[in-house]
Amino acid sequence: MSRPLVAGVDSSTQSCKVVVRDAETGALVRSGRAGHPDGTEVDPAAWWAALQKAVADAGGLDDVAAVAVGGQQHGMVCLDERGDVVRDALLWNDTRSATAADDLVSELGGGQAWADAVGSVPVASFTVTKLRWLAEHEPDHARATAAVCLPHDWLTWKLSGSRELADLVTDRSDASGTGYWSAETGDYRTDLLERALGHVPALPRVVGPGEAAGRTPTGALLGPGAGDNAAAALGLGAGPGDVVVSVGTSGVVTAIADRGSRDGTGAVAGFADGTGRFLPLVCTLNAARVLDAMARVLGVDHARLSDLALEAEPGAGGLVLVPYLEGERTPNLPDASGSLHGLTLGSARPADFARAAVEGLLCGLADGLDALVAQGVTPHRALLVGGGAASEAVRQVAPTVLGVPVDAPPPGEYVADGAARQAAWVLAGTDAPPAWALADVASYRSKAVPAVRERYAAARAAAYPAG
Ligand SMILES: Nc1ncnc2c1ncn2[C@@H]1O[C@H](COP(=O)(O)OP(=O)(O)O)[C@@H](O)[C@H]1O
Ligand SMILES: O=C(CO)[C@@H](O)[C@H](O)COP(=O)(O)O
Repeated sequence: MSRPLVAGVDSSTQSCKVVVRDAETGALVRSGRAGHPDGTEVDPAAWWAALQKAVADAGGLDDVAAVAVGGQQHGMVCLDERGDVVRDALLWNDTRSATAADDLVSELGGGQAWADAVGSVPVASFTVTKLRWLAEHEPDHARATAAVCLPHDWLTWKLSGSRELADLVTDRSDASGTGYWSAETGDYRTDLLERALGHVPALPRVVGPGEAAGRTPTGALLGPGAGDNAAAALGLGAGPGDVVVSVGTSGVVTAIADRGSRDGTGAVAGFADGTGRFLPLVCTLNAARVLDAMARVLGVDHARLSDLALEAEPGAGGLVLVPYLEGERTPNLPDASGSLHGLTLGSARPADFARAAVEGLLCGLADGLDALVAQGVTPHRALLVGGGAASEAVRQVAPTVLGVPVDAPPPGEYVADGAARQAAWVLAGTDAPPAWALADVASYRSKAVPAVRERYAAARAAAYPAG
């Protein structure tokens, strides 16, 4: 008899990826992907269409015993009483709710009050701020909202085939990114939700780690799923001392912790992980797309951009890119734009521009690592993942900027893998996830070059004195 298969889905900002793996060994059997539309406001139907396309590309799910969905965090999906979507979802990188975030923070008495209540200080990314924006700008839509859920919750619900709002489920990791659920207490803060939206809609039931969340119409078990960062940690088998650095659409620095965090400055979000522990996390809005943008400016592809960056000396001849091309979330500067500093005749070279892009995005992530350390995380190594981690320049420059040893697993779909591992866990019904073999890592051990961060800090302070 053939061994059971499980599937994991990553519904991320730019695309949907599906992996089908052997439930016992974790061996990859097949995979598929499909693109998502651009924009920070998306009709959830586009995610469902992409999921079906990616599933078909992966050979279907008919022979799969369990499936779980990982997804981009925070996105606001509002449903009416009939279960129809009220309006397009606002994504984590949509900054229109920045003023709503400021208002909510001051109404509660400041950042520390929020950190004490839900582990995090909400910025425009958080669902709670999007709901306040909705109440203020689209009151009809706010009134019509009978349930609120997140992208991965909605896709799990679609996979279940149910139309009942009472069947919505989520997990600790994604619930902790809403701004109205506390990872420390495990409870919804419906008072904060009501403060934002004006009423308390139906909310997904928070399913515990490794617990089944239902079945698909064809009988496959459904896992609770996870936010993409928690799923990546599960897919990588990250443990104490590991810091996961993801260079995707977002830049993310995160660690597994035994206790929740309460950073009143808002730099570190106090999220939950996918195994019952905690996931202190720093997220920037500007990561892989900084490389996309610089490659476009220089008229080269990613491979050439990487070669150019490695041709330049550390410090890019004095050129510094502060890469806030989409505004920024950490530091909280939603209206910022990028800026170049130190341009001279000497540094007006494609190689220095390429290097400045790589160093600039890594400096933003290094600031994030400092914030995690300030919350008690002791990093022994960084695990480098996400689309941008395919860049050899990012890999080689990372230890010089982050100041810790860097291990890069082979390019892969670690969020989808984490979701698949969760599906295997649910199928096995064990206390802990199955021990799947992990891929070999490539190690990067260059010494730190502190001058790069010092010049970056000076440029950032000059451009954004309040940041
Ligand atoms: N070799 C590469 N070098 C640098 N960036 C890359 C490379 N390959 C892909 N990317 C970029 O990585 C990003 C996609 O990464 P991914 O982690 O899949 O994003 P997300 O999960 O946010 O959808 C895109 O912006 C893409 O252009
Ligand atoms: O907002 C966050 C984390 O707080 C982001 O990490 C999103 O979860 C989007 O992830 P990607 O699609 O960029 O991987």
